[in-house]
Amino acid sequence: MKFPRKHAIDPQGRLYLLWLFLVTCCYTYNAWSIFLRAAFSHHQTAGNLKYWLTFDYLSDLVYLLDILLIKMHIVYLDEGIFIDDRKMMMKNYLGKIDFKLDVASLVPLDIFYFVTGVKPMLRFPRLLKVQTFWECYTRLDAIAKAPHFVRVFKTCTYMLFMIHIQSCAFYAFSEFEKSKGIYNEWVYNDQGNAYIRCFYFATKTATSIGNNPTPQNINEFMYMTLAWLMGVFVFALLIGQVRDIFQASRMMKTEYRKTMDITTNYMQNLKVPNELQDRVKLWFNYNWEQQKTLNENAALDILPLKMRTDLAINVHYQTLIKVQLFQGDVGHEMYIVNNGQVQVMGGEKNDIVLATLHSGSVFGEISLLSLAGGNRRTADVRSRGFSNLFILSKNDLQEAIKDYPDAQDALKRRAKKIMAQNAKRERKPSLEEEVEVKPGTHNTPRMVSAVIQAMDKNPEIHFREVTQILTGRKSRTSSTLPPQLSMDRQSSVEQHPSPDGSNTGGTDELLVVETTQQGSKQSTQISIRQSLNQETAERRSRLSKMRSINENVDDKTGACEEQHADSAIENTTSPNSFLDEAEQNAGGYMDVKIKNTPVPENDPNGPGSQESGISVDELHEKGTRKDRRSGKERLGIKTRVAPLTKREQGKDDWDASVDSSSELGATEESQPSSATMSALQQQMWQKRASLFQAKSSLEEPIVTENTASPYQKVASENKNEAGKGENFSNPTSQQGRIVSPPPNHGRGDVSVLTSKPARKSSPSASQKAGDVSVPTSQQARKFSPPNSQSGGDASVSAVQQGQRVSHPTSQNGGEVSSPASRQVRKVSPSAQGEAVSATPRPVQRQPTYELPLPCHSELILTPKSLMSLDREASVLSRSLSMQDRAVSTSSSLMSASFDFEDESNIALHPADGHQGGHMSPDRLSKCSSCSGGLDNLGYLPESDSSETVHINETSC
Ligand SMILES: Nc1ncnc2c1ncn2[C@@H]1O[C@@H]2COP(=O)(O)O[C@H]2[C@H]1O
Repeated sequence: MKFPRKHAIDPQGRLYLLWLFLVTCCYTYNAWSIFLRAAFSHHQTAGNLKYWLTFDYLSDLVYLLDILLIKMHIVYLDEGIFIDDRKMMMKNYLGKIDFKLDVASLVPLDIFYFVTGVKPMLRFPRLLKVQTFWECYTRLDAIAKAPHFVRVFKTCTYMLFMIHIQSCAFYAFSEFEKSKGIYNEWVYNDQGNAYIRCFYFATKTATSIGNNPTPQNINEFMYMTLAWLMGVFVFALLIGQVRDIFQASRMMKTEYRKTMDITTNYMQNLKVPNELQDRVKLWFNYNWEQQKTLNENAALDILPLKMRTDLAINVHYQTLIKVQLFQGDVGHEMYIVNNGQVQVMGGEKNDIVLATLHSGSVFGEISLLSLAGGNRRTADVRSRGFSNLFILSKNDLQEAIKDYPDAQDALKRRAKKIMAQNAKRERKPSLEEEVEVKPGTHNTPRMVSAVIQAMDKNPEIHFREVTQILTGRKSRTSSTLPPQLSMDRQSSVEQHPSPDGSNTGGTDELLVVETTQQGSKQSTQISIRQSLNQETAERRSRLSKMRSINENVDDKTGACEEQHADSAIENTTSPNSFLDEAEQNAGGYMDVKIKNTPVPENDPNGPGSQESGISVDELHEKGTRKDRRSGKERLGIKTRVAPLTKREQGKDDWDASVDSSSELGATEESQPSSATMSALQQQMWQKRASLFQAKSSLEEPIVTENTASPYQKVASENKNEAGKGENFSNPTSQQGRIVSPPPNHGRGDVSVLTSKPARKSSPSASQKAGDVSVPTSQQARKFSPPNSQSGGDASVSAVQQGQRVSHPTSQNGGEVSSPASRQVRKVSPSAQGEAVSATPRPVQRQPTYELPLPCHSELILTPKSLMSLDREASVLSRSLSMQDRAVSTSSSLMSASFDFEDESNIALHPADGHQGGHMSPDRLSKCSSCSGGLDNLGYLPESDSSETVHINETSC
């Protein structure tokens, strides 16, 4: 511990301990010499008196200095805070009993020497400084590597001092009797060294051993009785102390032996094979040698969490230092190898060692981060011999890395690398060529082709396989198809909503595969979006263009913005800053969207023509992130909204100019189209809104239980198509875990978007009444897209750690992923043509939620059509519950609830009396009549006969 002020003395420091030792020596000198010189007066002669007096006054000087220079400058704790203020420290000491005793111990009774001569007993007050003597041992005990030695020494000191007192008393008593003319065999006979003889006698008496001379008179009997009583007491005390000391030092070992004996007896009683018994005993021995305890946690449980963590890190520093999580670089993991070796197994028979991990290695992170599309393990791991592992829970991992996006990146890169290696090993050569996907490249069509081929052969199976990839339910599939399919590297590249709210391919290539499952008259769409490698020159060039465009847009809309935008946000956030961030965080990512579209039997257009599926995936990432270039912390909320495909939307211009990276070059060469302007404006707005919220959140931090990003979501269904189509929209979490409830027998569209912590925002606008809201925290701010015409502004906010983001939207609230969709109402807000004019901005900063959110919204989740996909649905249910927690802990303004209306539906509706706002379920209840539960949960937003979710018109 370091104290800033020089005059302050650390009571835990070595310097202070040394001083204490010096004072203790002085005290011991006084304690021994006073009685010695008083009893054995002949030891203090005129010849050696000067030495005695020198030592006497030297010790007095030390006593004095101790008061003036040391004790008054000792740092102390006041309500848990170290006080090192000079006056405060002095005041603290002066108020203590120690100060009074210290002063009393220096009372100069020596002055009576002039009257009585040098009488050492006049120095008796020096013994009052005994508290220093005790403190010294306490400090020594605390810092000693073997405290029991300190304790034994202290006990011996007591014992010797007691004997010393007794020997002095015996000598004095003998002298007294001799002065009375009593010379019997009991009294000291002046033979040999008086002190040694008396000490010997006192020892025999105190310990009740040896053959003591028989007392001859009443005084001697009284003395001996007293001496024995004291001896017994002291002896018992000392023996007990010594026993405790040694017992404590061996307690761990005793406990360990006891536990081992119990286990051994148990095994013997049950006639466990000898080999197994030996293994158990071996484990006991190994464990003892490694950590000298069988239950390390029990020893640490009493400590506060922080202290426990510090202790664990300190104790296991050499191991933990090897783990990037603790190096501040990256956090990984489920398990950290402390010592020993573990083997990652693979191959068809699981008999091939893929890797051997040693101390400091980590494993188990892939499933934790859902990088394989879900939370399943991608490999078996077995211990080679004994291993000692640290376990890092998912929550702890997320907690640890949530504020370290760079660490997350590194963690994911590492995991991706592993997955790529594994996939390469197991991938069939024929398929390998087709499905290989490399983030940052444009070979997605080949991958899609492969998927199409696979699905054509057996649509259901392969659909499931793909789904399994997304949900991580399958490991074999994930090795067949590139695991990267379900992963995306973090990217900050903004996605650009199309003006009509359709495709938001973002900067990335958006690919759609449509297949038809004739048997069940379904069409399945798979949209695979792959980001560009933003490190490419094209990306940089494009970002540069966007930057200039944004500046133009900024000028055009500046007037309106000035009225509403928060100045702080304006100051800290500019379109270019967003672009900077996008550029900085450039990196490939990949999204996979699966959309399963039911084909009505009377649909003349056949499968795939009724694209009404809606998909909204919103990823929201908020908090401080490190600027990769500057290393500075910066605010950022990343939200990505991923509506459906450009094919669905049919906005090729938009896609060509904004989304499709392959066509980026052409766009850059031309003037930005109005659509581009709209999109950019949307982006700009959204970025501001996001940052505004981030800032607000930091100002008014929201504590959430779950660090995993909750989501937001809304989906809707057109009632006209009700019963035919179902929408499923899955928000994803920060770590891209989402989910795909693929309806393979129901009717309806399901669109599932999985992604990783995408760092994007893409406001999208919808065409119709709007929807979407995502509500949440108490501290949400209001952002209203100006110029929204009617109904609903779609606002999608993602809740992550109590954060929201709202997306500007359209006039009527729009459709979400598919422009042509007839059934789906929406989910993801996609920008409409008027996006530029509809630039929303923060209106005010209140601690309440005022976003243009759906009012009277109702979300109906229908599991019926997804009954056979219960596994995926259950994933959704987990997402919901996660969201619920996050939302509820954010103290949302309005309450809402999930209720099971019947066996097939779950409704999310605002609480009574709520006048618009967001859906923030803080209750999740289940009707007693319901039996389906969330396990078979589908997802169908629905509110009334025509609209699923209403959104209040936004006010600017
Ligand atoms: N080829 C590999 N080399 C090293 N570690 C691996 C390899 N394959 C899988 N793993 C690890 O084994 C873990 C098994 O569980 P997870 O899938 O959660 O995460 C996996 C990785 O951490």
